[in-house]
Amino acid sequence: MNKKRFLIKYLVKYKWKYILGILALFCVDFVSLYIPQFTGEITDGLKSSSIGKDGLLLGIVQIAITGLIMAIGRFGWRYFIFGAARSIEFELRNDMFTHLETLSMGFYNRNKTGDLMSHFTNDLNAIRMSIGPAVITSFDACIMTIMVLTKMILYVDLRLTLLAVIPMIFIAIGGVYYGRSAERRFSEKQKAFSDLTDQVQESVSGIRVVKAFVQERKELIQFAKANKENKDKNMRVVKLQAVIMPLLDVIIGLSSLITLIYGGYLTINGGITLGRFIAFNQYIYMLVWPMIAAGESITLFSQGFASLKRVENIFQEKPEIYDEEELDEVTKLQGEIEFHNLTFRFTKETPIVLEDINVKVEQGSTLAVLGRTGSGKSSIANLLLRMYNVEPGMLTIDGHDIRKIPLKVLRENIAYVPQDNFLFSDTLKNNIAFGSANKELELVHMAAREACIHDNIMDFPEDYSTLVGERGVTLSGGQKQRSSIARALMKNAPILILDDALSAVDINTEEQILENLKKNRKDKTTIIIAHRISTIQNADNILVLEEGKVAEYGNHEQLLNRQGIYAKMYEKQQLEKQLEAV
Ligand SMILES: Nc1ncnc2c1ncn2[C@@H]1O[C@H](COP(=O)(O)OP(=O)(O)OP(=O)(O)O)[C@@H](O)[C@H]1O
Repeated sequence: MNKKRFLIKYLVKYKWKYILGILALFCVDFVSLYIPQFTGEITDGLKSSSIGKDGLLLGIVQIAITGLIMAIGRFGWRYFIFGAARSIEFELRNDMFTHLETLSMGFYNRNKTGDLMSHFTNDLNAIRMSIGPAVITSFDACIMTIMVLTKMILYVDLRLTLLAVIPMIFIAIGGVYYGRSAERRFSEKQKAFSDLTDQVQESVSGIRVVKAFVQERKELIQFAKANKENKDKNMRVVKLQAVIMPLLDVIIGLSSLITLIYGGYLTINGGITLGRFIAFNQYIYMLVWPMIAAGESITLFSQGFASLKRVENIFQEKPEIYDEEELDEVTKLQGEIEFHNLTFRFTKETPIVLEDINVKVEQGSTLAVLGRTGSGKSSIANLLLRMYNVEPGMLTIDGHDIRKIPLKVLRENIAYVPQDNFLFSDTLKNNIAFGSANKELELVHMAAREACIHDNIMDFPEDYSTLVGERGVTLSGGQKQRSSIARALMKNAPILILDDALSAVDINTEEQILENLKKNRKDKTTIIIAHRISTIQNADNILVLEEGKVAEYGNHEQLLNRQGIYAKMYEKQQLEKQLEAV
């Protein structure tokens, strides 16, 4: 996508606001040219005594009306141009968020949260400045300059104008160098800000670990480093701007000097009137703003351009997981899952995670997945949810290749309890009802009862309205886990995946939850990933994974009789239980 075209789509939508804004700007600039002329005419009239009280009053009224038009015009361009820029920023932010929601896990694995956040703040802000204030500054820099120069030539003197603007040629030359350097420095500045945001975000979300490992000092040092980098990159921008402003002053000073010398000479010799000499001086000062505006617009455009590149990179990211062109007609899943020689790796560069898995999970049955950490258990859950793609034909549900099932149908028909039990900063009710079409409180209570969390919630001061997260009570690990189970059960989906979802509950609660699942999910498929044999021993089938391969497969009795990995794990855990009891 071409960078300019990418933004043009938004600019075109608000073209009328821009047109009206620029018209207002033009009016303001145009009428403002008459103030020096009116002043000059009053001066000349007073000097030659050709105007009296009435003439003076008329001049003042003319200046006052001009001022009024300028005030209305200024309101107009602010309203239209700044308004359009704000609307575009709003739409870009919406579109960027919508786009981010479509992107797959691979993208989130590659990008840091802080960096993504800075796109929403700093970068969008810089883009807004380049399509709002920069439009005004660049218009003034070009059109105002031309209009003022024309007025200087027509109303005062051509030679004086040419001489006075010679120093201004340096601005054009300097602008080219400045623009190039500014864009590079702004890119570095934005990157440093992203890194800083990332550092703060990680430190804050990992504060418990930081404190538990007494790593506050290390975090402080890392933060100070990122903060210094951010300051240094900002200073490089400030230094560049610091050179530009005094240079502008020098150029204006030179122009004024030439005006005084040559303009004074012309006035003495009668080449121009005193009033026109005074007006010319005012015009010179009217060129100050366009010159500052030229510097400003280069700064704003460079900054906006650097940010546009970063935002554009996000928009160019394509979702890796999407609905294929030809989908099977599926609106509801039954829950028969089959792995056909399933082999999977996350990326081309990373090793194989699952290899030659051939397992069939009948509809309504429970499959347990057991294995050492890193053996590929969660990867199976990720593949079932199609967070990552598998080769065609390797994974089917109800006989449909998973890639041929509409994503929405697939995910709506799977309830999932993730290993990290993530809850949103919202009420417990909303957390449990998240993702369910029917959010009735009665159903929320039922799901919470099944997950053995209802009584706990009722003990909270605001029961189901209790806020989870930063502002609310902090739930215990087990409470979070059970809330997360309740959220999945509330969905009442044909397939339920519990990824190590009972690790933080005690044995009695675990038994109760499993009993509830058995009762309420009779004809539904359940996949339980666990480390504890007590969690899975009643499953219809148990899949033992070893380095991504099927090491053993069968029910509890069959696996015990095999005297293999499962039997050893069972014996070990039984022994641990006995020791605990002693
Ligand atoms: N996004 C990823 N990119 C690359 N490799 C990954 C990714 N996620 C997991 N892995 C690797 O895949 C392998 C299997 O991971 P997985 O999470 O499936 O294991 P697990 O059996 O669920 O482990 P645990 O019991 O600790 O949760 C591991 O070697 C892990 O390092």
